[in-house]
Amino acid sequence: MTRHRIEAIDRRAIAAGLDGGGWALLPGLLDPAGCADMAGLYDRPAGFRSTVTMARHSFGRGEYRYFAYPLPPLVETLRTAFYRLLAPIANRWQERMGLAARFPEEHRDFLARCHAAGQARPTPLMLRYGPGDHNCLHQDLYGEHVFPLQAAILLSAPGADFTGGEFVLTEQRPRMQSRVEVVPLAQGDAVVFAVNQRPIAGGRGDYRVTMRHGVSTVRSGRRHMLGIILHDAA
Ligand SMILES: O=C(O)CCC(=O)C(=O)O
Ligand SMILES: [Fe+2]
Repeated sequence: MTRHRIEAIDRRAIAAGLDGGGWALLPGLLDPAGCADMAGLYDRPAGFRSTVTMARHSFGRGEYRYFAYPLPPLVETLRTAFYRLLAPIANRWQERMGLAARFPEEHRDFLARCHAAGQARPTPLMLRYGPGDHNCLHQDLYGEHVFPLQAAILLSAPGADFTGGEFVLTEQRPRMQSRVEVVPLAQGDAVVFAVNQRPIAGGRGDYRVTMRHGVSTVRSGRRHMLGIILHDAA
C-alpha cells in the first residue's frame, strides 16, 4: 500500500486557508514512489472510462482520463478521506453563501444522492501535459449536485520532470477585476480549492466570489496531475 498522509491533516489549518483565500496547500501528501505508481496508471487505459483530448473541446491542450468504477484503491481512499475532511467546511460555506444543500458526513451517502439524480459517472481523473500543453480556466461542474471543494495532487516534480505548468486560481469579485494566484506545488503536494464560489466576509455580511482554476503552459517535460472531484457526473 502506498503511503499517504491524509489521516494526519489538520482540518483547522485547511479551513483557515480555504476561508482566507479559497485554497489550501497540503504538503507531501504522497511520497515520490506513490506519485510514480499513480502516474504509471495513465498508460493502462482499462482503468479509465474515457479519454479527453483537451484541444478538441477548446479546453486547452493536453489530455486527461476519467477513472472508471471501481476506482484504484488509493484514489478511492483519498476521495473518501478528502470528503470526510472537507464536508464540515463545505457545510459552513453553504450556510455563509445562503445555499440550501447540506452534505452528509460520509461520501457514500453523498454519492447515493448524486447517483439517484442521474449523476452516476465517476469524476476522479488523471491529466497529462507535455510541452506547449495547458489547461484553460474552468470549473468542474457536472450537474445539479455540486460539492463545493475539490482536491488535486501534483504527481510530477517541478524543475526535474517539467518546467512551466503552474496551477493557477482566479477569483472574480462582484463588479471587480479578476485576481490570480499561483499555487506553489511540489511533487506529492495536494491543493484543496473552491469548485465554483466561495464566501468572503464583507462589511455588510458575507458575499460570494467566483473561482476558476487552470494550468499555465508547460515549457518542457511531462506533468501528471491527479484530480479528486467529489460529486459524480451526469
Ligand atoms: O492539471 C492541473 O493542475 C489541473 C487539474 C484540474 O483541472 C482538476 O483536477 O480539476
Ligand atoms: Fe479542473
